[in-house]
Amino acid sequence: MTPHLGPAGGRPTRRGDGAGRRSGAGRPAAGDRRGPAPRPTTRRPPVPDPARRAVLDLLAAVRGGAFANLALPRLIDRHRLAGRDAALATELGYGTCRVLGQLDAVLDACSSRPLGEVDGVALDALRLGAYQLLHTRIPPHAAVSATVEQVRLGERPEAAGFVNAVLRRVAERDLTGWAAALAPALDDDPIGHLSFVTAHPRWITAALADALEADPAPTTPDVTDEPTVEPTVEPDPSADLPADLPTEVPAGLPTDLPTALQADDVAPRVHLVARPGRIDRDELLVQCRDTGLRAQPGRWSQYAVVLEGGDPARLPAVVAGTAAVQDEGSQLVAAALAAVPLDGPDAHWLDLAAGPGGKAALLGSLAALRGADVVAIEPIEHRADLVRRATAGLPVRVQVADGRATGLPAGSFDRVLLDAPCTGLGALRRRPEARWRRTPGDVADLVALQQQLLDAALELVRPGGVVGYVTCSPHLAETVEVVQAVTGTDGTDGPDGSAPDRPAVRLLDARAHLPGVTGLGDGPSVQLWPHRHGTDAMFLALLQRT
Ligand SMILES: C[S@@+](CC[C@H](N)C(=O)[O-])C[C@H]1O[C@@H](n2cnc3c(N)ncnc32)[C@H](O)[C@@H]1O
Repeated sequence: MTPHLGPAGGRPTRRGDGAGRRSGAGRPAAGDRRGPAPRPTTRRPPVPDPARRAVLDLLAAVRGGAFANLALPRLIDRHRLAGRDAALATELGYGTCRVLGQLDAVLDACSSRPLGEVDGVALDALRLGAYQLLHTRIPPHAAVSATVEQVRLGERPEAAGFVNAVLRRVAERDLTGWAAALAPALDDDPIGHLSFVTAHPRWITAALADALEADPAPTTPDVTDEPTVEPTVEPDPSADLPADLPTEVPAGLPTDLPTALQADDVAPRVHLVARPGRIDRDELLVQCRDTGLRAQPGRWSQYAVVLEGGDPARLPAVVAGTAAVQDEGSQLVAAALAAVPLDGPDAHWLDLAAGPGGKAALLGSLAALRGADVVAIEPIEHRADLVRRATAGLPVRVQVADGRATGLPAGSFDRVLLDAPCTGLGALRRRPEARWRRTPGDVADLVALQQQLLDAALELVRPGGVVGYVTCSPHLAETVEVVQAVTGTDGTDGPDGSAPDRPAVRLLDARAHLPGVTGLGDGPSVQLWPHRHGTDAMFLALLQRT
């Protein structure tokens, strides 16, 4: 648990988390006021407000370690929210979680006590109030009074005065004013500045900058490579830029770094996979239409359907398991592994880190069409159960094991997918609080595991067979550097040898197996991006054992 999510677990970091205080900043100057300060709260009886109550319960649950995307639907049910209330709780709940570090920096500047000493109930209310003040169009007096009323109705009513006083200070500036006061100057410290205005921890901003620099945006679109299907309905990430997002990026930084950061705040569309051999994509589109769901073909994956809204669980194909929710990027990398032409047998495939089973099910569908089978490894029993459910009816055998010690014979698989455990920095848009919970220390631990699992994958594939190394993270330490460490290739030079004492491999050009996908870098590995492709930031390297 990071200081940002802990109840009283230490003062939130400032500069180090992109939420720095500039010297001389803190108390707003008179000229910074953005309008009348909110009126003091009245003493009329507090009005129940189930949407904000649900958000406060969510923030408490997240402080306790819950995942917001799992906790909120349950709270919406428990508080019997529907329609506008459910939408308000979702916006305030997810929004607050996404920008926690930024809110904490502002609150810290406004509080008479260090935030680390403020109890959890008051802290949650402060964060909710500050979010409304800085990130919504809710009038300041309404944002403050509605939040303070919930404190008065809750288990710590005595905190209402403190919460009211701090929020009134927050309301003295808008987000632009607070950025001017607290964020490092763009020219002095562009990473720190962008971290504050886009509400990312500094280490994540720096990691994305490194990854984008290694995979620069193509300057001239390759029109001949345009996909034949209509583009998806992905929202334009530049349509709703944070107040202080610079239009000019300082020299030396990737030009699309601000939009890459901003894309983490855009809720993704639901992508469905029409599992090959089980349902045709056109048939799935017809089902969507018949069920009242607006949908269109995905932009990149031949199996993808993109929903414009609505509940995919209503679709008969999803109920039957012939279709499922799956990001287009996940579809692309699994399909790319299956598309590599192989000399020799092609009957046994392995998914070495399979839970919850999305890619195992796509591989299983493709394997069934080709008379092949799949072994799916997952060490966590309940996740192995999810794989069993996802792959029911497919030629997939699930085995509960650590991928580093499966007991399976060396060289016995023709294709191996290693969709490795990773930081998930490529799917921050799906997990509102994740950016504040992950730490740089997680990267080091995961990289060690990723390397060991990739070693195991290369042992298990036969000479001539292929391993797909996948992460849902663009962090270079988890992507090209893992490939480099394990194989002795650097992921950019194309085919070469392997590290001593390890099976010889050559890196294949993964781009060749994502036909029609534009906006890819120089290869041979592939990095997808939410802001370029509308997918999660999946990484794929294809390693052929020689
Ligand atoms: C990124 S997820 C895989 C997602 C999956 N491919 C899908 O599409 O649904 C990584 C999985 O690796 C599992 N895992 C963690 N440690 C592992 C290990 N030592 N060996 C094998 N799998 C492991 C995790 O439990 C998790 O289910």
